[in-house]
Amino acid sequence: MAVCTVYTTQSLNSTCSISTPTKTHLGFHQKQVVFYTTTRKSIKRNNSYSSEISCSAEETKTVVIGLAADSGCGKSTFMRRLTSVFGGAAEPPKGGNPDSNTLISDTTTVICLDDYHSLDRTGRKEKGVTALDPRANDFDLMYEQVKALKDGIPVEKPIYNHVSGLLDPPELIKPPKILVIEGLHPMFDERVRDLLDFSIYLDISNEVKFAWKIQRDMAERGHSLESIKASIEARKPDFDAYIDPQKQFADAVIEVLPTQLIPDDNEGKVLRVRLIMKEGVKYFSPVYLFDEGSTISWIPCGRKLTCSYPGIKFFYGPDSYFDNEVSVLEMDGQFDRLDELIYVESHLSNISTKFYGEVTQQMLKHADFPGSNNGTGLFQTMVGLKIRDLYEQIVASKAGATLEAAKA
Ligand SMILES: Nc1ncnc2c1ncn2[C@@H]1O[C@H](COP(=O)(O)OP(=O)(O)OP(=O)(O)O)[C@@H](O)[C@H]1O
Ligand SMILES: O=C(CO)[C@H](O)[C@H](O)COP(=O)(O)O
Repeated sequence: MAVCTVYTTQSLNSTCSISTPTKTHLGFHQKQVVFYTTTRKSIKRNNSYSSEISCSAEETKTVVIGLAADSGCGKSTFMRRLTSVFGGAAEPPKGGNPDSNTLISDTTTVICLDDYHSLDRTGRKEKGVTALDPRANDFDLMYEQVKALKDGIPVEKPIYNHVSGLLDPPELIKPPKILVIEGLHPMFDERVRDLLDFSIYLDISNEVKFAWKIQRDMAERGHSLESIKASIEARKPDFDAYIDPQKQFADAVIEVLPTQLIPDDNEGKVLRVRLIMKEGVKYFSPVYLFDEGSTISWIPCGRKLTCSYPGIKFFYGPDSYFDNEVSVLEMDGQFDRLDELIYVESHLSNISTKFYGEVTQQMLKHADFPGSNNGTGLFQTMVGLKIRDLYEQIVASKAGATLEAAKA
């Protein structure tokens, strides 16, 4: 007997239909039954019903993830790693504005919060405010639109055009399974913050931010060293006032610091990366090394992990962060051979992989992304897997709750 599980009692939609006969099913009116199954099967349960069904998806609200960081701190790279965990390529809306900042894949839609700039480039210049200043952003609209998407309602979202510096006509955004809002202020406005199912802050230390900016803006965009320094300095007061404080609200923080393995290092190539994970967050159980809750220092270099100077050092332990209880996983140094990462992966627990070696596989798949040889890539990948797990748990719990409600 094939068993069909009923998860919701929402209206029958286009993705799900039931063929003859037209009797009631499990005590519900046929038109109010939606099945969570992808197969077309004959079902028989409680001797009450037998039918052919064809269903493709459960109805569930959009899960909303917030990713905060300053410009040039690796948000796009993180997004590429995250969407890859869900499979399929993320692309701008088809046939839309070529300068759209939105990326859509089967499961995720990533919107850039720069689209809620209320002042364009000229407007900011005239008023003497930076894009980081809340006065240059429309938080009412951000809240209304994120809420609408979370409630399953499409929105016409504005577009901030980074090429022209103008606000372009809006684009249609349909509610996805997972909505990622990335940018400067996903956790600034309390109303928007409360809509987030999970939040991440990329905390790049000034030294490292400077090194990355130089690498990108000098090498790839032809800016001078002086102009890069000036732009970082000009943004700093607003960054400190409006962006940085958001990290206290994040469920996970990826902190990127200069290495401690090389005394007085000022090259910024070898990094010490800390994954700070809040305890007690619903659907999120922090990753741990060897033994949950213990304090552990681990140098994995040797027979199973090739390490050239200055080596690799891991640390794991409990801590507190803005008065919150957290677990911290830290990696200082860089991998010589990415395929050997499996050795490290096998000593980590709670990593929410679907098969042995999935972290290593993801890292190898994107070996050309910035940070793939160090803790930035490793921890971004692990957070991506945790988000997939969180999403799956939310979907399962909503489905279960609806079933319970239907039974009552
Ligand atoms: N983990 C990393 N290791 C080394 N360099 C990195 C890393 N992540 C990002 N970078 C550098 O920073 C630059 C910006 O990265 P990315 O485009 O992902 O950031 P962003 O926050 O999306 O930037 P923006 O908001 O300006 O578009 C990259 O081109 C690269 O030079
Ligand atoms: O901090 C930023 C977020 O990416 C940008 O500086 C802000 O969006 C303004 O963009 P532009 O410099 O293209 O006018």
